[in-house]
Amino acid sequence: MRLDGIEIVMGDFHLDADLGFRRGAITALMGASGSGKSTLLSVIAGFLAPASGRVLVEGQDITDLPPGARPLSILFQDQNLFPHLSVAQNVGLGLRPDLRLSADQRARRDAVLDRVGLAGLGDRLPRDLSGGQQGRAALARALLRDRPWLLLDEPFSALGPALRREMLDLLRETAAERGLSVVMVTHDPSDARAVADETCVIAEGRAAPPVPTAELFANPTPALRAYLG
Ligand SMILES: Nc1ncnc2c1ncn2[C@@H]1O[C@H](COP(=O)(O)OP(=O)(O)OP(=O)(O)O)[C@@H](O)[C@H]1O
Repeated sequence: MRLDGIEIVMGDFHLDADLGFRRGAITALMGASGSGKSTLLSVIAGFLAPASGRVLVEGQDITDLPPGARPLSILFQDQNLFPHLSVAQNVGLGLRPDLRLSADQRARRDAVLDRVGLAGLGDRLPRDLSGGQQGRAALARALLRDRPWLLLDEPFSALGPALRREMLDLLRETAAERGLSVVMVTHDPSDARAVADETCVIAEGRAAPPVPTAELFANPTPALRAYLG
């Protein structure tokens, strides 16, 4: 994916991005609160138009495509499970918004529920799941959409450290199994170190091109050093 001369302007806020995210990699997006991490994801996902520049995926210009037509899924912090639908229905939405699943689609849904450790819990309402299980359901729905890019906006930040680590491991395993490319906003350097092949730091109105995470932390740039404190 390439962000080609992207400029974002919202009132006094400016952000420039001219960089690529590597296919098949997990890339962490880090930066101080208010630096523009969520805003950059919104532009990639199509919820916000850039002032200039283009978003390219596999060479295709998707800048003017509506969110649903883009080759990506996005998972937000609050998971967006519908409270009145069962877990299986929430996950099935990843296949068909009207939920009229064929037998084959139901089998695929159940396989994904199984994969994320929710086998047998499909009939429950989201409120009858733990926070970690809700995170798994949201991830299952995104996986079922089967789009090649997955954008995550701090989706596991409400979880405790052990559960968060478990979800990150699940993310890494399922992304590798399916050949997904992932861009993940995180506040936490240990999350980036645990799963991200590359890390992109946003500071002073600019998103820097991603660099290998291990290298970045071995040799922090001034922007990262300022962030880490
Ligand atoms: N509609 C808007 N008009 C003007 N400025 C806005 C608008 N929405 C957000 N902003 C500003 O854009 C900047 C980037 O916000 P964004 O939510 O992308 O930051 P972030 O890096 O994701 O922060 P956090 O880590 O706190 O979630 C912030 O300074 C915010 O105040």
